[in-house]
Amino acid sequence: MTDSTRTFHRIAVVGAGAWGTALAAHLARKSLSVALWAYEPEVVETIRRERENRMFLPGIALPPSLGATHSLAEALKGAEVLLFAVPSHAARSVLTRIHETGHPAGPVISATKGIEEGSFELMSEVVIHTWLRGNADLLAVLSGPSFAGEVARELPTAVTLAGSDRELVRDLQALLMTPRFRVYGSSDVVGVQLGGALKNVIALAAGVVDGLGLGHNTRAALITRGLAEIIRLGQAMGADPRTFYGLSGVGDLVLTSTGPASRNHQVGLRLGQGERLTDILNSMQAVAEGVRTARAALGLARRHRVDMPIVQEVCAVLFEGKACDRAVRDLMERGAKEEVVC
Ligand SMILES: NC(=O)c1ccc[n+]([C@@H]2O[C@H](COP(=O)([O-])OP(=O)(O)OC[C@H]3O[C@@H](n4cnc5c(N)ncnc54)[C@H](O)[C@@H]3O)[C@@H](O)[C@H]2O)c1
Ligand SMILES: O=P(O)(O)OC[C@H](O)CO
Repeated sequence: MTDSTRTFHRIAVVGAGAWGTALAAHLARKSLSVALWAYEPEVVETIRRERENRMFLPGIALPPSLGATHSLAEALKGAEVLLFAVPSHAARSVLTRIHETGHPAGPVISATKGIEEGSFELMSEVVIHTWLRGNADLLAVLSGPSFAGEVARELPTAVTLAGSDRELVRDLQALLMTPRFRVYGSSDVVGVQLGGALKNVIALAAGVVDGLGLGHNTRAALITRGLAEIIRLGQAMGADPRTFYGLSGVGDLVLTSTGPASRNHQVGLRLGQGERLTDILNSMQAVAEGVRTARAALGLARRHRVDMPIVQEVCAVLFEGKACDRAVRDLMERGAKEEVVC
């Protein structure tokens, strides 16, 4: 490891939802030159005209050094780092378009928390197989308890950044860190991503429990047994089990399962209160990654022969119309067993 830290000056942030916008604002406040790519032209317009992303991060004044564009080539021009914050369902198509710009592959921070439907690939795999053409050392993944609105309001937040190249992780930590945004390094790329993706599924279940009015005992049990499921799958996929006790594991699981600001928790809450999934999703502009990730998680559980009863019940509620109270009862009436976490 060398002592000299590489510094970056120009960053492209791809994805102008709440999280991409909050991170772009965060970097721009550090006096970096930031170009934010938005999928919707109207988002670009309002950022340019009103210095606000009314659609996805209302109420946050965006710094003048934050530029917005609908052109990927323009966002990437001169960029030394790409920060990727597009929801998982659109990640592959946007990364393919990035590849087509001809911009040379360089350091990437993936801030997306999800697993690709169908392929069951983690976001790191999607990035590495598309834009990076196999060069895994250029990638770092960012995860941990971090509601976009709180980061945008500069409330103290701590997250984890994982990558296979320790020097790159160190350089990117320096890029991201401020006295209000603390970034811990890790080499567990799989564990950090699995924690960030799977907590969304458990947060959905926690919302259901709250929507049913089942109380704190139930929710604590769900979070704890949810963590056991996450660790089991993580171990089967080669993650370090200790990662799940950190910020990207239990930290984000607790935040999302108990924080009313969580979109995943909100979806679960409304399901538990009797609304239909399609009506809930049609009423939301924001993405609740846990819905798609639930299916992918179940696919991975089957592939790796791991028992994930909570994930299974979440899928039954989401996709088979199973009644929420019936799902809770079926979880509670499983046979007696030893409490094994990992
Ligand atoms: N919001 C948060 O607090 C937060 C925090 C940490 C991580 N994340 C993760 O960041 C990722 C992005 O979430 P978000 O909260 O910024 O989004 P969001 O829910 O606020 O907004 C939806 C985003 O999806 C984009 N989009 C929709 N369809 C698209 C398409 N076909 N192609 C490209 N883009 C499309 C929209 O432009 C918009 O940027 C997710 O994986 C999420 O889990 C979010
Ligand atoms: O609002 P959610 O449920 O997508 O969660 C946002 C972040 O992932 C919390 O760390």
